[in-house]
Amino acid sequence: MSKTETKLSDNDLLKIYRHLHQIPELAMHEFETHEYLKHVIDGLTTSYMEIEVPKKLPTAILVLVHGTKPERTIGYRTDIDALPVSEKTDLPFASKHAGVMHACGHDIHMTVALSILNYYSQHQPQDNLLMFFQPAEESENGGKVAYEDDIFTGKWRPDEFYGLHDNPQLPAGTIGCRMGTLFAGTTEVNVDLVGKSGHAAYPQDANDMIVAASQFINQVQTIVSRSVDPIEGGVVTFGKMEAGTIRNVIAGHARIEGTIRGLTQKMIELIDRRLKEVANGIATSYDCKVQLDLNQGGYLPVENNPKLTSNFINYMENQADVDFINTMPAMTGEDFGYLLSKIPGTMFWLGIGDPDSQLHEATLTPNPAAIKIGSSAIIGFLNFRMQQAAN
Ligand SMILES: CC(=O)N[C@@H](CCC[C@H](N)C(=O)O)C(=O)O
Repeated sequence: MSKTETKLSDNDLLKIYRHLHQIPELAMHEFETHEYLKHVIDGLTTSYMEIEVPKKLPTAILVLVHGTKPERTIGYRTDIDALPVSEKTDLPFASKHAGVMHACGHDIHMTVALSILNYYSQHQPQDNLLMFFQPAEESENGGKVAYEDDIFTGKWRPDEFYGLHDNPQLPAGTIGCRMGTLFAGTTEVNVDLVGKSGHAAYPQDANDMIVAASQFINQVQTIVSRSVDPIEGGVVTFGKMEAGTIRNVIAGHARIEGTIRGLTQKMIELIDRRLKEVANGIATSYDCKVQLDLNQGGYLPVENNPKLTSNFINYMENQADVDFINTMPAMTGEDFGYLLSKIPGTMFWLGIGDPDSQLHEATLTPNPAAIKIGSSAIIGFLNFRMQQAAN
């Protein structure tokens, strides 16, 4: 694709990526991001494109690119939200929003999506193409909310859906995918332990929830080590804990927030059940209330459709200019799992070449070369897919 064939140059896309990186916003609060995306998309609009902002999901954007001879509508989804992480990169275009960062690379996802739209704004596709800019992937399951709000109805319903997640462990631009389950299903876990506060000097008259919460956390560690089949695997991680106010007041309340993960729905349900049992045991042993709130929402395991994914992998494997790798399943979650449970499709990885950082780390520094390499591979695949007869 030469520069003259698209409205936005590679340099424009780089500037867009940097701007998006500077304005990260949390799930369902992506208002500035929405405005900026809308501005860029408006600049790409042509006579064969329609834009819709769903009333019930006001930070989302749907763009329908009408095809010349449509046999199907192909959906492509990007998420747009960020994380409550304080950025620790030395990038000159670091986050301007204190305590919030694109630490999961959704800024890369959005720029790849805009790059794809940029191409099709100058090259009308054969099939219809539905681009979905989705809020709230990290929490609040925006994909499920969108689906349940009937956003994908009539001409806005894709026949098949594709989406990517960036991967710092893969070299920039590498495409990774697998048949079957790509990502885990997850359940968000909130635990409130309620006892009785009191003076640090008189523990006999109080009921200390720091001690109860510590025991709860320790006992939960036995779920994965003792109740989960090691061949199958599972995860329980608590990422946040709050208790107490000062050293000499016994804490009467503790709150723990975490996430459980499993590659099958059965595994998630097993871990959910064991968590409830441990919570009940702690409530009895420590004579306190343990309120356990488990919410899977839309974070179902990400199950790639066999036929579409085999087609995707075959295409990618046979391109001289695409580095493709078959990957293992990952314990990351994605609410794209919910959309794939309703509409067949494929999720895949895009390498961003920062092996020293993990997703969700404050140091995450994607190599932006991934944008051009990745979007070229995806556009190539979409053009190929559009030439395949519908069956
Ligand atoms: C790719 C990625 O990192 N996704 C998130 C999805 C969040 C799932 C849910 N809110 C939870 O915390 O369980 C992840 O943390 O894997």
